Amino acid sequence: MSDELKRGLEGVLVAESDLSYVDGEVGKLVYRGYDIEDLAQGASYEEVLYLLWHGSLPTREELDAFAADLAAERAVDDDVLDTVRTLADAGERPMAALRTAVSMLSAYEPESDADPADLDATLRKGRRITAKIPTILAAFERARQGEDPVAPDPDLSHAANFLYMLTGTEPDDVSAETFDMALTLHADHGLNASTFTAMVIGSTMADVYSGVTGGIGALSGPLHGGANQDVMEVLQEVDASDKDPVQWVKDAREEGRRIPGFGHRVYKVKDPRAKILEGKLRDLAESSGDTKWLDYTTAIEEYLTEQGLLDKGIAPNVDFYSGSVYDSLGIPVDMYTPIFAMSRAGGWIAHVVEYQEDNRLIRPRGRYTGPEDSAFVPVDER
Ligand SMILES: CC(=O)SCCNC(=O)CCNC(=O)[C@H](O)C(C)(C)COP(=O)(O)OP(=O)(O)OC[C@H]1O[C@@H](n2cnc3c(N)ncnc32)[C@H](O)[C@@H]1OP(=O)(O)O
Ligand SMILES: O=C([O-])CC(=O)C(=O)O
Repeated sequence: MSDELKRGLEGVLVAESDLSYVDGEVGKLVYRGYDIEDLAQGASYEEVLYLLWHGSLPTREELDAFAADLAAERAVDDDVLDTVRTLADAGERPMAALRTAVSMLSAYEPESDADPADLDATLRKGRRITAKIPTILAAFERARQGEDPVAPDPDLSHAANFLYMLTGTEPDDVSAETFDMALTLHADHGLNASTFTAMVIGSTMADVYSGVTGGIGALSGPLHGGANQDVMEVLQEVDASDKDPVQWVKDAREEGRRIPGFGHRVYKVKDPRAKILEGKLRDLAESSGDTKWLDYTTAIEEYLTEQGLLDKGIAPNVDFYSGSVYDSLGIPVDMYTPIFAMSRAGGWIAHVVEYQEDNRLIRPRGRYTGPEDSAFVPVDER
């Protein structure tokens, strides 16, 4: 047994996985061998889900059946929608509301008595969760606006249906395709903190609702998925101030603040997903003529490159450009991290099932540094 301490489990191999591979030195991401660039350009989120959950890309027939099965599970019980409304009225944050609502979904799970070792049943539960997350999020946002939920449309794709339920209007093709691509880009990423959280929970053979609920909690933090909201808040802060983006970054660095959307445990170069999202932002900015966020993000990246951050391996990650893309779709800033969860749920479920196929309880050790031989004194004698 090694006594070497690996803080933050950095670089520690804990499981084998066929699902996704991240090469942080060259900036490469693959899902089951397929390059993320090819999937982003050519595959829908439903195809990516099928790939992750079933091991290969679907045929047209398989995809149609899979998408229809997923779409058929979108409706959420009225009790859950009532809770979502209550949470919105109470001013709950969207990630916390999502965590609560997903946990509550398990009360309405038709296969709740299934043996946790029945992995086909786990995948069916995972499909229900994945299908219902967009319905919950759209209903939450509409409740905050004082609007009733919009019922899901089974004829629309996972991405288009979310935008439809959010706004009540069917999105145009560019918006639906852009959002679908964002979902594809966020679906999986090795043993990141939220996926590992879901796996730890799954390794106790707890049910998949617990794993996804835990994953949402882990993703919400600013060091992980929460950074996409922070990036947009920085851009808005710059916009509202008399500073230009470079001055904002200079001041932030002098104050010892971290720049959200920069740095990554695995990537030492620019995240390939950031490159794809940057390209998409450029296209959207050129067609709308509104280049503000593109100008700000580009100025920040250029300045930090000049300052040598990229040479030190602190480069833009997926969160740096995603918010600007979501803003172009009219999505509220505090929904950015929930959208990440909407996509990553597919990856969490895939990893839980893959791990449970050859399960071993995850239980590392901590080095004890507390006192030894403390003499116990009863409470009234202390
Ligand atoms: C989807 C995702 O989860 S992607 C990540 C999203 N999170 C963010 O964008 C938040 C900002 N980034 C960060 O906080 C970090 O880069 C993390 C948490 C993502 C990764 O951190 P770690 O692998 O633990 O690296 P660590 O925190 O040890 O940083 C290494 C060095 O880079 C610096 N650094 C890392 N990120 C940043 C940043 N965003 N801005 C400025 N400096 C940074 C650290 O200060 C540290 O410098 P030092 O060695 O001089 O002390
Ligand atoms: O892999 C990580 O550490 C963070 C993550 O989830 C991602 O970049 O998508």
